[in-house]
Order: sequence, then C-alpha cells, then structure tokens
Amino acid sequence: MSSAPLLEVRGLNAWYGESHVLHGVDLDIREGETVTLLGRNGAGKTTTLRAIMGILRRREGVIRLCGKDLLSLPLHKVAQTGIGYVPEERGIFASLSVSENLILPPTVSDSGMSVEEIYKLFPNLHERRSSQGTKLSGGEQQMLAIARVLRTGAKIILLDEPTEGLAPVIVQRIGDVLMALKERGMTILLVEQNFRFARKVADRFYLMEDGRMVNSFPGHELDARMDELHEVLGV
Ligand SMILES: Nc1ncnc2c1ncn2[C@@H]1O[C@H](COP(=O)(O)OP(=O)(O)OP(=O)(O)O)[C@@H](O)[C@H]1O
Repeated sequence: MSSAPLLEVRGLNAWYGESHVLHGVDLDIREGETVTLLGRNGAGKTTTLRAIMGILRRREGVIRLCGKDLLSLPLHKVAQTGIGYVPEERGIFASLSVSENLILPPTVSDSGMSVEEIYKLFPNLHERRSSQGTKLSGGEQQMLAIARVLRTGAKIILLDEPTEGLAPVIVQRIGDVLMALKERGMTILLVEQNFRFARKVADRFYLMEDGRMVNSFPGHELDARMDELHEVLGV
C-alpha cells in the first residue's frame, strides 16, 4: 500500500438516535480500486455508506476523501467533493423521463460523462430516453441511478446492493458496466450479497460484523474463504 487512499475511514462510530450502530469502522480505498463490503443483514453496511455520505449525521471518527475531511461538511457539500451515492432505493426522479433525469444532476468536475457517453454505455437507456422513471424496469432504474452519478464527474461511487431483485441477465449487464467503469479508472465501493457478481468485479473485500470491520482480503482469496464466509454471513 504505497499511495495514500482516496477514501480513508478511521475509527468511525455512528448512531441512529441513541442506537450505537457503527463501532470504530476502518476502511481504505485506493484510487481505481473496487472494494466490496460483505456482511449479514444488519451488520452495518448501508449505515457505513450513509455515514460516509453524511446522511447519517451522528458520527465520530475520521472520514477523508483525497485527504479532505468530510465529517465536518454539511450534507449538501459532501457530494460536491466528488463522491457519488446510489442508495438501495435508487433515488431517481420517478415523474421525470430518463433524459430529464440525466440532465438534472449538478456537475462536480469536468470529467463527468456526457449524455452521449452515457447512452453508449447504457444503450437501453437510450432506447428508453423518453420514458418516465416509473415506467422503467428495476434493472433500468438501477442503470439510470448509476448513470446519474457518472454524469456528475464523481471520482468514487458508492453502490448499495445494485443487483438486488434483478434477473440474472440484468445482473450480468450491471457487472459489465462496472467492469467498463473500472477500466476508466473509477473507484467503487460496493455493498453486495451476490458472491458471483462480487467475485467478478471486486479487487478486495471487507467483512463486517456487528458494526465492525472484522476482516479484509484480496478478491482472489474469495473462493478459498468460502466456508468461513458462509459461517459469518449465515448464507
Ligand atoms: N433508520 C434506522 N433507525 C434505527 N436503526 C436502524 C435504522 N436503519 C438501520 N438500523 C439498524 O442499524 C443496524 C445496521 O443496519 P444496516 O442497514 O446498516 O445493515 P446492513 O448491513 O446494510 O444490512 P441490510 O442488508 O439489512 O441492509 C441494524 O441493527 C439496523 O436495525
């Protein structure tokens, strides 16, 4: 680990009201890396993403992006630092068309993808460009949610279970998109329960249990650790 991490999380504690959910989470993601968070339901994966983004406000510890402190920033300033978030519920504008959803996101850097580039990466969004958000399939909504973040020029994208509830052929399509983003040098933090999908894209895994990171290992060790993972994940 020579270069400084792009995203650095140290000793992160977070609370929902009085409920203490994250207990000293440490996480490092280097530029261009794809890192996947594993853990059983309730382990704190979504909470980690929400705490990094500042949606969950009661936090203590260190969160830095390119060395810049995120913890003290107001919510609306966090995305402007170049960190994009695709929540599990996707967060697209249901009443707007695909093309309107793509035009709306504010830009955080010049490196954001143009609408033309987006349509090249997601030909199905081009076909559906005039369709309203509510009329899209789950897979199309997921792709639109990812595309919206790519428009902004974010350096790192946080994805919460992008394959959940989607048909295998769509899961594969999303995998192809993430591989294309990796090739472009995008840094990705992924929460994912689908091993087959995660194996394809992840350079490194973190394992969470009860609001703590309990292990981290490189992607190629996934198969050798399957028994241990099944035990911790209860799957
Ligand atoms: N809005 C909330 N208010 C209070 N507690 C919450 C809230 N959201 C989550 N929690 C609690 O925080 C803990 C971590 O939940 P979190 O959603 O981060 O887990 P997860 O690992 O993402 O699992 P899942 O796959 O179920 O989303 C759980 O104990 C959960 O019950």
